[in-house]
Amino acid sequence: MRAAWKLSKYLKPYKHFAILAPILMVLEVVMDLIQPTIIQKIIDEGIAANDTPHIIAMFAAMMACAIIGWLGGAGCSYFSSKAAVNFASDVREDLYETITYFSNTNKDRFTLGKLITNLTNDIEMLQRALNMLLKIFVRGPLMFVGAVIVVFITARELFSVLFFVVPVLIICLYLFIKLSISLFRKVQEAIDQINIRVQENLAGIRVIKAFNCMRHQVEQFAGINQALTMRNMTAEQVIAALMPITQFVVNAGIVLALALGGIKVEAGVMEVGVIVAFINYLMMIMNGLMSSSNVLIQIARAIPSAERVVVVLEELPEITNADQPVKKEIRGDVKFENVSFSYNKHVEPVLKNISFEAKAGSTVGIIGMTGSGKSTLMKLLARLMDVDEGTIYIDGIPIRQYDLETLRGAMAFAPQKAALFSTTIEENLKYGKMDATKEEIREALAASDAYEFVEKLDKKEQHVLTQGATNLSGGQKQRLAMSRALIRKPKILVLDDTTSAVDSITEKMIQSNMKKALKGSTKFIVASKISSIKDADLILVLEDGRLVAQGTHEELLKTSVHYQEIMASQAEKGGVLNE
Ligand SMILES: Nc1ncnc2c1ncn2[C@@H]1O[C@H](COP(=O)(O)OP(=O)(O)OP(=O)(O)O)[C@@H](O)[C@H]1O
Repeated sequence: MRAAWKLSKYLKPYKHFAILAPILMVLEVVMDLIQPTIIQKIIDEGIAANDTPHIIAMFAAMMACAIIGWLGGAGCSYFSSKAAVNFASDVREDLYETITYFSNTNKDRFTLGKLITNLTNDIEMLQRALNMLLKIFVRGPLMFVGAVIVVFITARELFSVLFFVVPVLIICLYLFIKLSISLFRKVQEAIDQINIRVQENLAGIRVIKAFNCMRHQVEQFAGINQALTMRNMTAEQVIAALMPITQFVVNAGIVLALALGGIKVEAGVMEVGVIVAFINYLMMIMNGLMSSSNVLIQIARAIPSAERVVVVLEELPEITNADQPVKKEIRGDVKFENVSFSYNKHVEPVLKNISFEAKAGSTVGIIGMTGSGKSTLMKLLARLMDVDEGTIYIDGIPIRQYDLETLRGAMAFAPQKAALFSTTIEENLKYGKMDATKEEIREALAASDAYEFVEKLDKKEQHVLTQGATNLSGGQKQRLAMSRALIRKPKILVLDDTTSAVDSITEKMIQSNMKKALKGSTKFIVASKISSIKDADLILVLEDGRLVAQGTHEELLKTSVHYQEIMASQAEKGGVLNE
């Protein structure tokens, strides 16, 4: 319920639609309630008395009621849909924005499959529930109460039949609602499983194929799918069983009314038309109760969705701006002072007490065993996460004091895994600089040695990449990711192992282009090969989260055992240094 309350603010801009819809529904219900009484009058006062003008007048009144009712119903549908669709669209937009601003730590708390379910299924469920709530929540109870009152006023002789029909119907529907809610909860859980599995399998389809696990995956999916099918079937069967049961109760009520009414008509205390009107109202009572129960089920189904959406919306961003953020232009001096960081506060930190200084315009190479903390170090510099201890300074100011847009605007990051989008190459590069000209795009492509292969693609820079850029090789993807970073001409550039799939001659060429293009920028190059960083002004050697040595290539060769060991192991593997 708290979740529903939280989401209610999204309905505020559309409150006039949300108020108009039920009001129009009241109009429709009132018109529906009047009609059986008019039929009764046609029978008892028109047909029985052979009064044709009265029949025509009553028939015209009935037509008018039907038209007004129809207008009310159509208006209600129009406004309720408008409110529900706009409400859902706003929630979806906010949810997407929240997810987009997630820090790495925020993101790690949710699975991708779940977030996709939140943005699609859950929002859809909320939209449907709201639409139904605005349309039918008024209709059901109003029709039920209205019909009971009208029966009491106009067909009191048969009112006692309701003492049997109404309680039995209410008990049936109560049991039905209880059962449905638990069944639909299970259906939703099964849908979650399907979404998570589909998302994971499709993302890893190449690995699945490479390991020849297709059959296994298909079988696993079949199992989950079967579970969803069974749960859906059970839920559908319960719904299907309801109709005949309620219909039977109503039919029993009709038989009772006919028997009781027959006796009273014969005794001359009641007219035939009252029985006909009563049967109509009995149907309305049943419909009113059934539609109320349907709305309750829909709301119950939407509550878990609302809770899940609110959990994401309420996820506090880990990385926020300072109260008075610094918006000063960045020069590029970087200093780490006793920096420690851990992803999980219960285990040993992945970075321990790191201190170093890099002057603006210098090149810093970072090397170390896999898992030694190189990427983490760079993510801290871009404030993708915040340090636990120590301080990172840029131009002498702690990075936490910078305006996030200023900080990240001065940086460009080419991550280890080139994340390219399924759009044109040009658009992909524009993520680096939104207003990049064609000339700048070509320059950036040339600087990372991507121009040549892009020129060979059909449509060149307008070539559309597939999802995950599967239509490119690993090296091509890395080169495009580097172009995207270079085009920004950042004050601080981070290349996180971006040349692992590029041959060493091309790598050298890219580095020399980069030096020319980004003379004044501070460049961080994370690498697994010493040859990639040996010309750097400063090399950081990481081991198990500690900075075990720092200096130039020549200095480290003389002073650092760790560096000598890396050097020796790479020389053994094929003279990497001399490439
Ligand atoms: N999102 C994360 N959540 C928890 N632990 C993480 C996360 N990312 C990295 N780690 C852990 O932090 C440590 C350092 O990882 P990091 O990616 O920084 O190392 P790396 O030196 O860049 O490795 P590689 O050369 O393989 O890319 C590793 O032990 C890794 O398991």
